[in-house]
Amino acid sequence: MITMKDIVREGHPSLRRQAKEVPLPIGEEEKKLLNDMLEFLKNSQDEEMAQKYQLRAGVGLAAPQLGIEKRLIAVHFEDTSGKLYSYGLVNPKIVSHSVEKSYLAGGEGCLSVDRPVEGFVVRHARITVKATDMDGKELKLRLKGYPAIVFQHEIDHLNGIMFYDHIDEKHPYKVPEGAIPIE
Ligand SMILES: O=CN(O)CCNC(=O)c1cccc(Cl)c1Cl
Ligand code: NI
Repeated sequence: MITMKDIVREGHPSLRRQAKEVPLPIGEEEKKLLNDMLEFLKNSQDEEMAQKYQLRAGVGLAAPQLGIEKRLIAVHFEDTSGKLYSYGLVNPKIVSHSVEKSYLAGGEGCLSVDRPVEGFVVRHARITVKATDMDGKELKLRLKGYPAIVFQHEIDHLNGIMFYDHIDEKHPYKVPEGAIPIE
Protein backbone atom coordinates (compact mmCIF):
# COMPACT_ATOMS: atom_id res chain seq x y z
CA MET A 1 0.00 0.00 0.00
CA ILE A 2 1.13 3.58 -0.63
CA THR A 3 2.00 5.57 2.50
CA MET A 4 3.52 9.02 3.10
CA LYS A 5 7.09 7.68 2.76
CA ASP A 6 6.36 6.96 -0.91
CA ILE A 7 5.42 10.57 -1.64
CA VAL A 8 8.29 12.76 -2.83
CA ARG A 9 8.57 16.30 -1.43
CA GLU A 10 9.61 19.69 -2.77
CA GLY A 11 13.12 19.56 -4.19
CA HIS A 12 12.63 16.12 -5.76
CA PRO A 13 13.24 16.50 -9.52
CA SER A 14 10.12 14.51 -10.51
CA LEU A 15 7.93 17.39 -9.27
CA ARG A 16 9.47 19.75 -11.79
CA ARG A 17 9.67 17.49 -14.86
CA GLN A 18 7.28 16.87 -17.77
CA ALA A 19 5.78 13.40 -17.17
CA LYS A 20 5.73 11.04 -20.17
CA GLU A 21 2.62 9.90 -22.03
CA VAL A 22 1.72 6.27 -21.25
CA PRO A 23 1.39 3.94 -24.27
CA LEU A 24 -2.10 2.43 -24.62
CA PRO A 25 -3.39 -0.08 -23.74
CA ILE A 26 -1.87 0.33 -20.28
CA GLY A 27 -0.07 -2.66 -18.78
CA GLU A 28 -0.96 -4.53 -15.60
CA GLU A 29 1.77 -2.62 -13.73
CA GLU A 30 0.24 0.77 -14.54
CA LYS A 31 -3.27 -0.52 -13.77
CA LYS A 32 -2.04 -1.73 -10.36
CA LEU A 33 -0.38 1.63 -9.74
CA LEU A 34 -3.64 3.50 -10.46
CA ASN A 35 -5.50 1.13 -8.11
CA ASP A 36 -2.88 1.69 -5.42
CA MET A 37 -3.19 5.46 -5.88
CA LEU A 38 -6.98 5.30 -5.54
CA GLU A 39 -6.65 3.08 -2.47
CA PHE A 40 -4.26 5.62 -0.92
CA LEU A 41 -6.80 8.41 -1.42
CA LYS A 42 -9.60 6.36 0.12
CA ASN A 43 -7.36 5.37 3.07
CA SER A 44 -6.27 8.98 3.55
CA GLN A 45 -9.95 10.02 3.86
CA ASP A 46 -10.78 7.21 6.31
CA GLU A 47 -10.25 8.41 9.89
CA GLU A 48 -9.07 5.04 11.20
CA MET A 49 -6.72 4.23 8.31
CA ALA A 50 -5.35 7.78 8.18
CA GLN A 51 -4.61 7.62 11.91
CA LYS A 52 -3.20 4.08 11.78
CA TYR A 53 -0.83 4.81 8.88
CA GLN A 54 -0.35 8.54 9.62
CA LEU A 55 -1.69 9.57 6.22
CA ARG A 56 -2.35 13.21 5.26
CA ALA A 57 -5.73 13.51 3.53
CA GLY A 58 -5.78 13.91 -0.23
CA VAL A 59 -8.48 14.14 -2.89
CA GLY A 60 -6.09 13.54 -5.77
CA LEU A 61 -2.66 12.12 -6.49
CA ALA A 62 -0.35 12.25 -9.52
CA ALA A 63 2.30 9.63 -10.36
CA PRO A 64 5.18 12.19 -10.30
CA GLN A 65 4.40 12.59 -6.57
CA LEU A 66 5.61 9.00 -6.26
CA GLY A 67 8.71 9.75 -8.32
CA ILE A 68 7.07 8.05 -11.33
CA GLU A 69 7.22 10.42 -14.30
CA LYS A 70 4.19 9.01 -16.14
CA ARG A 71 0.95 10.83 -17.04
CA LEU A 72 -1.21 8.97 -14.53
CA ILE A 73 -3.50 10.58 -11.95
CA ALA A 74 -6.12 9.41 -9.47
CA VAL A 75 -8.93 11.46 -7.92
CA HIS A 76 -11.41 10.47 -5.23
CA PHE A 77 -13.83 13.03 -3.76
CA GLU A 78 -17.46 14.15 -3.74
CA ASP A 79 -18.58 17.52 -5.10
CA THR A 80 -20.91 19.80 -3.14
CA SER A 81 -23.97 18.04 -4.62
CA GLY A 82 -22.63 14.69 -3.36
CA LYS A 83 -21.60 13.39 -6.79
CA LEU A 84 -18.64 10.99 -6.43
CA TYR A 85 -15.61 11.51 -8.63
CA SER A 86 -13.44 8.42 -8.38
CA TYR A 87 -11.10 7.85 -11.31
CA GLY A 88 -7.74 6.42 -12.25
CA LEU A 89 -6.85 8.30 -15.44
CA VAL A 90 -4.24 7.82 -18.16
CA ASN A 91 -2.87 10.76 -20.20
CA PRO A 92 -5.48 13.28 -19.03
CA LYS A 93 -5.55 16.43 -21.16
CA ILE A 94 -7.36 19.75 -20.79
CA VAL A 95 -8.75 20.17 -24.33
CA SER A 96 -10.63 23.42 -23.66
CA HIS A 97 -11.22 25.86 -20.83
CA SER A 98 -13.19 28.99 -19.95
CA VAL A 99 -11.71 32.47 -19.94
CA GLU A 100 -13.39 32.90 -16.57
CA LYS A 101 -11.26 32.08 -13.54
CA SER A 102 -12.05 30.56 -10.15
CA TYR A 103 -10.22 29.70 -6.96
CA LEU A 104 -10.75 27.84 -3.70
CA ALA A 105 -11.51 30.38 -0.98
CA GLY A 106 -9.58 28.18 1.48
CA GLY A 107 -6.50 27.93 -0.73
CA GLU A 108 -4.88 24.64 -1.74
CA GLY A 109 -2.49 22.17 -0.18
CA CYS A 110 -0.23 19.45 -1.56
CA LEU A 111 1.13 16.21 -0.10
CA SER A 112 4.47 17.07 -1.69
CA VAL A 113 4.60 20.39 0.19
CA ASP A 114 5.27 20.07 3.93
CA ARG A 115 4.36 23.65 4.75
CA PRO A 116 1.27 25.80 4.55
CA VAL A 117 1.30 28.16 1.57
CA GLU A 118 -1.14 31.05 1.82
CA GLY A 119 -2.96 32.62 -1.04
CA PHE A 120 -5.53 32.12 -3.75
CA VAL A 121 -4.64 29.64 -6.52
CA VAL A 122 -6.28 31.13 -9.61
CA ARG A 123 -7.39 28.52 -12.11
CA HIS A 124 -9.76 28.08 -15.09
CA ALA A 125 -13.38 28.11 -13.85
CA ARG A 126 -14.49 25.43 -16.34
CA ILE A 127 -12.47 22.79 -18.20
CA THR A 128 -13.06 19.91 -20.58
CA VAL A 129 -10.76 16.96 -19.91
CA LYS A 130 -10.13 14.04 -22.26
CA ALA A 131 -8.51 10.94 -20.79
CA THR A 132 -8.52 7.15 -20.84
CA ASP A 133 -9.65 5.44 -17.65
CA MET A 134 -7.92 2.44 -16.07
CA ASP A 135 -10.23 0.06 -17.97
CA GLY A 136 -9.23 1.60 -21.29
CA LYS A 137 -12.44 3.62 -21.73
CA GLU A 138 -12.14 7.05 -23.40
CA LEU A 139 -13.62 9.77 -21.22
CA LYS A 140 -14.61 13.38 -21.88
CA LEU A 141 -15.37 15.25 -18.66
CA ARG A 142 -16.86 18.75 -18.53
CA LEU A 143 -15.94 20.12 -15.09
CA LYS A 144 -16.59 23.28 -13.09
CA GLY A 145 -16.37 24.29 -9.45
CA TYR A 146 -14.40 22.15 -7.03
CA PRO A 147 -13.93 19.21 -9.46
CA ALA A 148 -12.40 21.54 -12.06
CA ILE A 149 -9.92 22.81 -9.44
CA VAL A 150 -8.86 19.33 -8.30
CA PHE A 151 -8.31 18.06 -11.85
CA GLN A 152 -6.21 21.13 -12.68
CA HIS A 153 -4.09 20.61 -9.53
CA GLU A 154 -3.40 17.00 -10.60
CA ILE A 155 -2.77 17.69 -14.29
CA ASP A 156 -0.40 20.49 -13.23
CA HIS A 157 1.68 17.83 -11.43
CA LEU A 158 2.16 16.04 -14.78
CA ASN A 159 3.64 19.26 -16.19
CA GLY A 160 5.98 20.03 -13.28
CA ILE A 161 3.72 22.79 -11.94
CA MET A 162 3.08 23.25 -8.19
CA PHE A 163 -0.08 24.96 -6.90
CA TYR A 164 1.86 27.90 -5.45
CA ASP A 165 3.22 28.72 -8.92
CA HIS A 166 -0.23 30.24 -9.51
CA ILE A 167 -0.19 32.43 -6.39
CA ASP A 168 0.74 36.09 -6.87
CA GLU A 169 3.64 36.32 -4.40
CA LYS A 170 3.32 40.07 -3.86
CA HIS A 171 -0.45 39.98 -3.47
CA PRO A 172 -1.36 36.36 -2.56
CA TYR A 173 -5.02 37.25 -1.98
CA LYS A 174 -5.43 39.38 -5.08
CA VAL A 175 -7.65 37.79 -7.70
CA PRO A 176 -8.50 38.88 -11.23
CA GLU A 177 -11.71 40.85 -11.74
CA GLY A 178 -14.69 38.50 -11.89
CA ALA A 179 -12.88 35.41 -10.59
CA ILE A 180 -15.33 33.05 -8.88
CA PRO A 181 -14.57 32.04 -5.26
CA ILE A 182 -15.39 28.40 -4.46
CA GLU A 183 -16.25 27.83 -0.78
O1 LIG B 1 -1.80 16.48 -5.81
C1 LIG B 1 -2.53 16.08 -4.87
N1 LIG B 1 -2.20 16.27 -3.61
O2 LIG B 1 -1.05 16.90 -3.36
C2 LIG B 1 -3.02 15.76 -2.50
C3 LIG B 1 -3.19 16.76 -1.38
N2 LIG B 1 -3.90 17.94 -1.81
C4 LIG B 1 -5.25 17.91 -1.93
O3 LIG B 1 -5.89 16.90 -1.80
C5 LIG B 1 -5.88 19.22 -2.27
C6 LIG B 1 -6.20 20.11 -1.26
C7 LIG B 1 -6.80 21.32 -1.58
C8 LIG B 1 -7.08 21.66 -2.89
C9 LIG B 1 -6.76 20.76 -3.88
CL1 LIG B 1 -7.08 21.17 -5.52
C10 LIG B 1 -6.15 19.54 -3.58
CL2 LIG B 1 -5.71 18.43 -4.83
NI1 NI C 1 -0.48 18.05 -5.05
